[in-house]
Amino acid sequence: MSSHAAADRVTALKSGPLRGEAVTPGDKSVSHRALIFGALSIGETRVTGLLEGEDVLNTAAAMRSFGADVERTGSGAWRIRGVGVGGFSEPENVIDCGNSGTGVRLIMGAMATTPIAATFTGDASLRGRPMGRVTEPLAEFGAQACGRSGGRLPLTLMGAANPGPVEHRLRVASAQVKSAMLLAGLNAPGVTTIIEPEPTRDHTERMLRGFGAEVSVEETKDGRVIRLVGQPELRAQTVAAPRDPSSAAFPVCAALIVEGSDVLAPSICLNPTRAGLYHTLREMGADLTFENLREEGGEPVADLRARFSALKGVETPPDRAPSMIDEYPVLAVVAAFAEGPTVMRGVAELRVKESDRIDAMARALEACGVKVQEDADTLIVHGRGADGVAGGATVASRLDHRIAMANLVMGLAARDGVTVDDASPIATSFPGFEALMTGLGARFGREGA
Ligand SMILES: O=C(O)C1=C[C@@H](OP(=O)(O)O)[C@@H](O)[C@H](O)C1
Ligand SMILES: C=C(OP(=O)(O)O)C(=O)O
Repeated sequence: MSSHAAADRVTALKSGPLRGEAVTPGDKSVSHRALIFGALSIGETRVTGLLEGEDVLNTAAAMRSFGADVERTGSGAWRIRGVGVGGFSEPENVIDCGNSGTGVRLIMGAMATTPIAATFTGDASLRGRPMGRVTEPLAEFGAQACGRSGGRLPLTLMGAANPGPVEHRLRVASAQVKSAMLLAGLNAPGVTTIIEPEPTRDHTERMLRGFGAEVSVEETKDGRVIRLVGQPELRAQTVAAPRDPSSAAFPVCAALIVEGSDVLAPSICLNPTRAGLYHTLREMGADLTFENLREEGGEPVADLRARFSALKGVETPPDRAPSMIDEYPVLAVVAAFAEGPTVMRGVAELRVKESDRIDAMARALEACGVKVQEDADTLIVHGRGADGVAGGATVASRLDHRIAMANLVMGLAARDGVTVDDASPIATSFPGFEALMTGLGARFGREGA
């Protein structure tokens, strides 16, 4: 789906206490991977808790185009009959990944070592995002890409006929690039080695092992060295997707800044490569507890309990950025309700997400009466305290679900609410966001409604 429905202008109104259970959707990263690994396996993979957002649905459609049999059997329940490593067939038409960087980059990796061609596109946001970060490393396997200037979509990738194994050191801290390379390495004979100087989310490594591949991870002074033995037979699995910590961030952060709130978000994935936001919130003084810590489906999981809190500004170090990369927009909102400045360092990657998230949040916060400073890879928000954010502005969501949700969360606690010009991008990662928040006590308004 390359374009969203008509703009959906929504106002979040200052709300009374948020209370109750926030049962948030399945993890987006795990959901994309479950579909792709299922498609590359022999046998029938069953997935429960799949995130049925537009991003993941586009990946499901793409897997069908490459020859897998993908079927929805119930709410969040899916069945995939895979074609095996190297078994992708050539799609008959363009693959449209919509808004999803994860979808397009992982799928390019998954086909890069099979001798077929595929053309990829996406919505206006995805067509603006850099793809050279994936196609250049994939060229080391022999895959050839031809796209628009700057390596942008639409782009055609010709998979390599005789791929060799590759040793590659990541140039950018990106789980998408790492995963694309590992997926490509699956169909290359021999051992592919990927070195990541900074750890990024490790769902691909965990799931590769779960599907039967031989993967080793060694921590060295140069970073994590990941070795994958090529051409395994991946075997179909049952995958239970845990709940997404990046989605849970919105009700949790809303509870921290809306006076009197007490919200429980059950069964949230707390994989250490994803949990940076929650540690940062605790440093800010948040009344946030991790209850019933346990393991589910190979991932650490906990129930998160968040209560309204007096917060103070903190500094987030660059090496924490990969573990909370999608959470900075909502952290910037929380920071506005804290006392003193919050300094977010090492966040340049935010400039190449669905929008330039530093610019999007800086402009939105300023419009709501909050002072911010930014440079290429830093965002500083000068907090105004629990009751200090004026709001009252209309802000742009820029085809970016996280910008839309972060600003709606701000509106629930700001004196005069906040209007988002278009909330429709939220459907990419968090269908049901507004209903869930309303169930907790949040108030939203629509013109004419
Ligand atoms: O691998 C993944 O599932 C993801 C990796 C991150 O992107 P980068 O790899 O570009 O940092 C993240 O922003 C995205 O939402 C999901
Ligand atoms: C950056 C994100 O996703 P993607 O890169 O998959 O579009 C996100 O969900 O915040």
